[in-house]
Amino acid sequence: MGGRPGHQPSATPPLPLNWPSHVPYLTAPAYSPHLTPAHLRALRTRPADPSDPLPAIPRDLKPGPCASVLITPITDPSHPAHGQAGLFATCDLAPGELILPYLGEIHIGTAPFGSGGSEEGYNYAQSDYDLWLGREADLAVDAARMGNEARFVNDYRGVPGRGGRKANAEFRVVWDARTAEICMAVFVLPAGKRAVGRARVVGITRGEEVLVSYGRGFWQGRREADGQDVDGEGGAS
Ligand SMILES: C[S@@+](CC[C@H](N)C(=O)[O-])C[C@H]1O[C@@H](n2cnc3c(N)ncnc32)[C@H](O)[C@@H]1O
Repeated sequence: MGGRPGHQPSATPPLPLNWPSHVPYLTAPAYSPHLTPAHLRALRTRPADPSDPLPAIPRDLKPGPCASVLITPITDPSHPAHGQAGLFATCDLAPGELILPYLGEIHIGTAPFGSGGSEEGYNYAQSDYDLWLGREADLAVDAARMGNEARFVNDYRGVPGRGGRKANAEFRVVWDARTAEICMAVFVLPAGKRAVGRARVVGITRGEEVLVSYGRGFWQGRREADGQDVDGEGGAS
């Protein structure tokens, strides 16, 4: 066999550190077999609104593990996702910077998801990793069963040591120039108008957890599923 010792030719891409072995790692989107030609057309049509253009993932963004983030087990018992994992910055990230695409299985957004109910024994509506790509197009992306590092982004609520700060990142729908499809991605939040000093150039500091807001609806749905009182505020924004 040729090649350098210890370097076996391999068809599988490298995995990010701490990637869970039971979840397939994606370097490109996966597609539900139930997507119709109309769904695929919508997915592959770049919305043309010059007043509100979609941000783009550049053609030269390399697929595979993202060097700016690290999947990290949460060992702090006071963290609300203790025992799970989160995504942490490995370098300072600039306000408004694209961190990475959110990859998963692109599927029909509303039940019965094109599959005639639960015949496959899987219900996207119960996934904690499911995001809308477009309500009008009825498209969503679910990273529960497969995905990339972005599936480990936690919500800021209750995370200790934030000093009153909320999310430092956000999900945004983008145009992926590599696939010529709409896609979800994680961005550093832009600097606020009143940002001064370092906050104008660094949105997320090296070692800090990347935290978004899942939105009030996510936590309300969670409390309903748990049979809790949904009239209470419960910290959702
Ligand atoms: C998209 S996953 C985030 C990654 C997850 N921590 C993991 O290790 O797979 C969403 C789940 O993370 C947990 N989570 C994220 N942010 C949280 C928060 N602020 N408080 C409590 N649980 C949180 C919840 O269990 C939620 O259902």
